[in-house]
Amino acid sequence: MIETEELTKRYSRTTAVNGLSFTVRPGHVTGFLGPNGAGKSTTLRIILGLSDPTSGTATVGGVPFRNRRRGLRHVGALLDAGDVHGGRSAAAHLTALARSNGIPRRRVAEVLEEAGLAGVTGRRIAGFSLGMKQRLGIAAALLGDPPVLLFDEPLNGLDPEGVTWVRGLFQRLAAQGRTVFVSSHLMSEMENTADQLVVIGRGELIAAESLAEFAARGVRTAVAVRTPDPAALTAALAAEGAAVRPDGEALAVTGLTAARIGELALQQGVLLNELTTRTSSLEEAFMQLTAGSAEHLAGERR
Ligand SMILES: Nc1ncnc2c1ncn2[C@@H]1O[C@H](COP(=O)(O)OP(=O)(O)OP(=O)(O)O)[C@@H](O)[C@H]1O
Repeated sequence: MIETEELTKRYSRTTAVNGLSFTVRPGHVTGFLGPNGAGKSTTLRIILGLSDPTSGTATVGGVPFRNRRRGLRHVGALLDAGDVHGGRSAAAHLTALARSNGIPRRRVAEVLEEAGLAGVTGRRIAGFSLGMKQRLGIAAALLGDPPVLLFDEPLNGLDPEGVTWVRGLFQRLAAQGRTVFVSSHLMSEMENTADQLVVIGRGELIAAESLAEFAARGVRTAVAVRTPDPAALTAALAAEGAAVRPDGEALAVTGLTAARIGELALQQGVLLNELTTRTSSLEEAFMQLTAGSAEHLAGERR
């Protein structure tokens, strides 16, 4: 279990994280989602004890992680796949990590196999693609067989086969009762990866709930209608209390079912070329809830 309580991190001119409280539970893959600059990496670094909060607390299993000896046995993390010594081989890199964390050496071969790197154990990391480095970073996170795992943008650079592998791995780790916390700035990446979400924007909590609950926030059913006589149809629909707005060449109608719109059109003698019910997606819920919180839209220093 990971818990943050009123976590705040200020840099000289920027508040990266602002009063953030959330809980990440074992047995789930929890997506940590927010637009660029939302404060995800900063939060992960504080959870891992790599950075101190300005105020508030972050604990793993009830204890600040910094206080743990032999850290990799408690928490496995992938923060920056490029942050490895390029001159070493994959096996040498993991062996050094195992030694400094009191982890049996046999784990090196096991995690290299699990990460699909068994064929390249002796190759220098400098020659690895970004996807291979991501796999190596994931192997390192698994090395200590930890109950808690954190991954910062782990799908970056992976090909479709790699993405499928990572998703399966995360689900297996969660099914074993581990806490799996995965950051991304893309809802589309989380949709088939996580079952719980912590969503932040501008360093503040926007939502902490299941994917299904989050999706339900964005469900707005609109009906797309195409007609050669939009003015007459708009008047008839508005008279019944519907909200009508132009949407390209169509009208987007909310507040009436497609069936009722069809009836009204018939009564008015208005021809319809299209009548389609559209339900908004998870991606739309994310865009709506984080609108304005993307860093490039902020326009001002926090
Ligand atoms: N060491 C630092 N000094 C000053 N400002 C920082 C520092 N680290 C992060 N920031 C700022 O804090 C804010 C949050 O950054 P952070 O990297 O945590 O966001 P993020 O959600 O991980 O973004 P991304 O998806 O782009 O990686 C940003 O405005 C960033 O510029």
